[in-house]
Amino acid sequence: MESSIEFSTSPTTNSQPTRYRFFKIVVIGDSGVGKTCLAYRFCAGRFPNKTEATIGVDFRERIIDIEGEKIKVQLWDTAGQERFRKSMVQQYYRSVHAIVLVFDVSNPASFRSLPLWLDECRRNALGQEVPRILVGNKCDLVQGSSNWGGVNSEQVQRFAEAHGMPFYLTSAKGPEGQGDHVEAIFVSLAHRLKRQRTLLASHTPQSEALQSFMLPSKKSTEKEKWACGC
Ligand SMILES: Nc1nc2c(ncn2[C@@H]2O[C@H](COP(=O)(O)OP(=O)(O)OP(=O)(O)O)[C@@H](O)[C@H]2O)c(=O)[nH]1
Repeated sequence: MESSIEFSTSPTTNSQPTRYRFFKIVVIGDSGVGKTCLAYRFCAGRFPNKTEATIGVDFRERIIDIEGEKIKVQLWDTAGQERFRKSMVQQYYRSVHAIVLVFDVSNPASFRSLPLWLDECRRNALGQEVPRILVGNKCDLVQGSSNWGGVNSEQVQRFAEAHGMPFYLTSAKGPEGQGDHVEAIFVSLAHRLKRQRTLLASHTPQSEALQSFMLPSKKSTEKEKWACGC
């Protein structure tokens, strides 16, 4: 992870931009599992009226307050279709802070693809220090059942444990306010990242920490250009 993108700026009404620490979270998984809907639900607070297959990547951001600090959660909603992602894959994984791996609980094939997605992470040199979480989306379609068309919840739990990932079952479409898992999933990931970064900083010699804080943030400027507010 490169520390030069740890902070990003947002314009304010006066001339001083506000500086936020930000976390780049990349959402991956098969096409149609609901990555866009999850990202939209977290950033805009509702299920989108309509979605189309993502081409390349869409950016969504939301600023949240964690223990008194404003943190920008930047979600990279990536294309699930191979033909829409191949030229961009390296960009997705560069300086990433966490990965959200999504499958559709009503589509067992999307669960069986997960090892391929983990392979892609490995091929792009993602270190073990980058947390990954597993999200089973569209639970509204399998309500009350723990057997999802050939994949059951224990199998998924075992897979998640074997890869050191917490597993969350949710629905981007679920009724708002009813135990809003989507909100809780991303917020708890941001909490985890903040704790991890604080720990890292406390193990970094002071001069090094200061240097990385002051590095010119070329990458973050590039990202800001692409970022869309929700
Ligand atoms: N029932 C139900 N449908 C959902 C849910 N989340 C997404 N969908 C639907 O699933 C379809 C695909 O959702 P997207 O969010 O576009 O899927 P994606 O993973 O971003 O797809 P790509 O951009 O092709 O990678 C859409 O028709 C959504 O309305 C959910 O939680 N429940």
